[in-house]
Amino acid sequence: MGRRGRYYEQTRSRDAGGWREIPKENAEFEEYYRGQNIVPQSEWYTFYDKLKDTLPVTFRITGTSHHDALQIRDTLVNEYVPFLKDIIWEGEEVEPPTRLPWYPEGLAWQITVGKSVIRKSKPFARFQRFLVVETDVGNISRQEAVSMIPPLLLDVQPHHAVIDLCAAPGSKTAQLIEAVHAVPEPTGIVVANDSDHKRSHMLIHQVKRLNSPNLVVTNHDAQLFPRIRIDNESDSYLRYDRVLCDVPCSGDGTVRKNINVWRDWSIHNALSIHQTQINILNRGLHLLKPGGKLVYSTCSFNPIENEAVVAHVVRMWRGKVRIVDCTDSLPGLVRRKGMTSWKVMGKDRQWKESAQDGIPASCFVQGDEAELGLENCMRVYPHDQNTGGFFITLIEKATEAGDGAPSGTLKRKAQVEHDSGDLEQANSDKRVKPESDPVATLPEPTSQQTAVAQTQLLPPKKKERLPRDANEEPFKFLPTNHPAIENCWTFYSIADDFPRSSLLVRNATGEPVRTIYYVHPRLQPVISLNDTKVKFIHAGIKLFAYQKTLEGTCPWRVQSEGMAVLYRHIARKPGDSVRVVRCTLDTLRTLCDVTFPKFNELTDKEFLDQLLALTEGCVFLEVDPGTGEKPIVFPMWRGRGSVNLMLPKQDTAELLLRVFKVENVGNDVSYGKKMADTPMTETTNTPAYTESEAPSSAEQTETELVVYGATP
Ligand SMILES: C[S@@+](CC[C@H](N)C(=O)[O-])C[C@H]1O[C@@H](n2cnc3c(N)ncnc32)[C@H](O)[C@@H]1O
Repeated sequence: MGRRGRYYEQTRSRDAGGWREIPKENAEFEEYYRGQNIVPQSEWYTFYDKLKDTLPVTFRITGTSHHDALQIRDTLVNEYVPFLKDIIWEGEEVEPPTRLPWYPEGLAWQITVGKSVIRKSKPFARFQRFLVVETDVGNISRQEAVSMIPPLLLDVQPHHAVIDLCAAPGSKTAQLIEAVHAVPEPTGIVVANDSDHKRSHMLIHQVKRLNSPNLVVTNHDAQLFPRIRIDNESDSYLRYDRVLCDVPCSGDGTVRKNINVWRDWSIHNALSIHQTQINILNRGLHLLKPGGKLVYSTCSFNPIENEAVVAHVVRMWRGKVRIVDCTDSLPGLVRRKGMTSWKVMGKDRQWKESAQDGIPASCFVQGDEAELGLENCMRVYPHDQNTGGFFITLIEKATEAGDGAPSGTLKRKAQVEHDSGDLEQANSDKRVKPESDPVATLPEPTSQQTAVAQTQLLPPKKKERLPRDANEEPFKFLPTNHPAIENCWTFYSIADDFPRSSLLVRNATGEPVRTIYYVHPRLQPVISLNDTKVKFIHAGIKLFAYQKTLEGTCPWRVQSEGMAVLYRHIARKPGDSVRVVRCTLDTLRTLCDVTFPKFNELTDKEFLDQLLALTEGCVFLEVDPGTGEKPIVFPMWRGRGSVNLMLPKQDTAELLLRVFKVENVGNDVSYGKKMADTPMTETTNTPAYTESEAPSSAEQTETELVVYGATP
C-alpha cells in the first residue's frame, strides 16, 4: 500500500513578474555533479530524483531544561504517537511521526504527512495542536535534520567557551547554548557572530527564548573576527574550546526546500565563495585552543566548497590539526566518506587541469588528499535518509600545537598558492610570531582590511543597517553598591553570593533608567574590556524593569527571563522577608483559568495567608508538582487586592495542555499552516498582563518568555 499525503510542496517562486512554476531541472548542475562522481553512476538517478522530492518536516524537542525536554518527549511518545499509527486516509496508510534514529535521546522527529491530513484527521489535528502549543513557547524548534549534526559533533560541555562564527539565523547556535546549559549553572559562554546585521537580529530573536546570560552576539566579518581581551593587566585573549564554522555556501544541498536553487544554480556560486570559506576556516583555527575542536560545515554538495577548502587549510596547519574520524559518532546516521579526488570546472563549463582563469590552485587536487585524512569528512546525501544534503568535518587542534599558527614553510607555500595574494597573506605576514599567543599576535583588522575583505572576497552585497534602537545602545556595568541594586537586593532578599558586578544597563549614561540586565560573570570582562573594538549587539537577560507606579515600595519589577537566575540566589535565612509563596497544583490551575482573581475569591486559605503577609509587587510562586520532584517556579504578581500569574498566554496554554491535559487550547492556530508557511526563525510571544493593575503597557512586551519549568 502506498503512503498517503504529500507534505507541503513548493513548486513556485515569486519574482518581479509574479509567481512562476520552477522546473526541477538544471542541465549544468547535472553535468557538473555527474562529472564529479559525487555518487556512483549507478546511483545517480536515485540521488537526482530525491532532490526533486519535498523535504519532510523535522523538529527538535528543546524544553527550557533538559529535564523538561525529556518530559515533552515522553508526552509525545506516550500520549500522541500511539494514536497516529495505522491511520488510513483516503484509502492509503499515513506515515506516523518517526524519530531521527541518530539524534540522542529521541529528541528529534520527522513528519511526512500532508497538510490536508494534518488538518482533517482528528488524531493528527490533536497532534498538530500539541506541536503548535509547544512550538509557541520554544519547547519545540523546527530545524532541518542535517543542520542538527554540526553542534552534536562538537560535543560542547557546560564549561566551554564556544564561538559560532557564521551563526544567523541561529538554529545551530540554539543547540550550542542548550549544550552549555545542560547543567543548572554552567560556566561556559557562547559567542554567536554573523556579518549580516539584519540576520544577526533574526538570530537574537531566535535564541532569546533560551534566556541565556551566557550568550553574547557580535556582528563581524568572520574572516577578521577580532581578538577579545579577557584581562586588563596582561595580554590575554579569549580562545575557544569549540568553534563552529557553518560557512556561507552555494547552498545546493538545500534544493529540496529551496526550489530557487534549480533556477539559480551555477558553478560560479561555488568558485566565488571558496576563498571566503578558506579565510573563515583559517580564522576559526586561530581562535581555537590547543586541544579544542572545530566543525567546518556547508549545505553544499560541491567539493570546491568542501574538501578543497578543508584540504587547503589543513595543509597550511599540517601537523597542528587533524581531521577526526567520526565513524563511531551518531550511530544510525548514514553518511558517505569525504572525497579525495575531484575536478574543477570553470565558468565556461570546461574542466580545468590547473589554476587558470582566476581559479586559485587551492581548488585543485594536489595528490596528498588521502594523507590529509579527507575521507574522514562526512557527506550526507538526501537519498540515504530522506534529508537535505550536508557536508561536515570535525577538526581537532593538537594539544602540543604550540602557538597554533600555521608553520612558516607551509604558510609561505600556501601564500604562493593564493593567486589573489590577498588579505590572507597580509594577515599571515603579521600573524605568525612563534613564542607568543597566536590570538594575541593576530592583527586587529584595520578598516582598510575590512574593506578589502568585503570588496575582494565576498560577493558585493548591499549592507542593510537596521535603525539604531535600544538594542544598539552601549553596555555599561553598574557599580555593585548602586542604590537601585541595594533596593532590589533588600526587597527581594537576594543573597550575597549573587555576582552583582555582572549587572548592567544599556544606555550611554550608565544609569539604570528602565531595565537592569545580567550577564554571566565570565562575560563581564569580555564586554567591558572590548566594547570599543568588538561590535556587541546582544548580551544579557533582563532581570528588573522599572515601574513608576510602584514608587514607595520597590519600583524594580522582576522580569520573567531573569526569574530562574534570581530564584537560585534568594536568601533564606530566618528573618529574611522572602518573596516566595507556595501552592498546590489545584491553585495553580485556578490561576491559569482566572486572570487577577480577587483575594476574596481565593479558596486556598494557606495560599491567601502567604499573599497577605507580603507587600505589593512580584513574588516567586513555588508549585509542588505532587510527584516528589522539585517545585516548579513561576513569576506572580501580588496586587493590592488580587493576584496574577505572570505568564504569556502561550505559556499558560502549554501549562494547561501538558500539566492539566486541557486539550481545547491552541485551537485557533493551524500547525499545518505554521509549519509550512512560517519561517524557521519565527517565534511569537504575547504579554503576560491583561488587567489594569498590571505594569504599564509600554513594558508589557518585556515579559516574553517562559520561566516555569526551570526547576531550581
Ligand atoms: C549557512 S548560514 C549559517 C546558518 C546558521 N549557522 C544556522 O544554523 O542557523 C551562513 C551565514 O554566514 C553569514 N556570513 C556570510 N559571510 C560571512 C562572513 N564573512 N562572516 C560572518 N558571517 C558571514 C551569513 O549572513 C549567513 O547568516
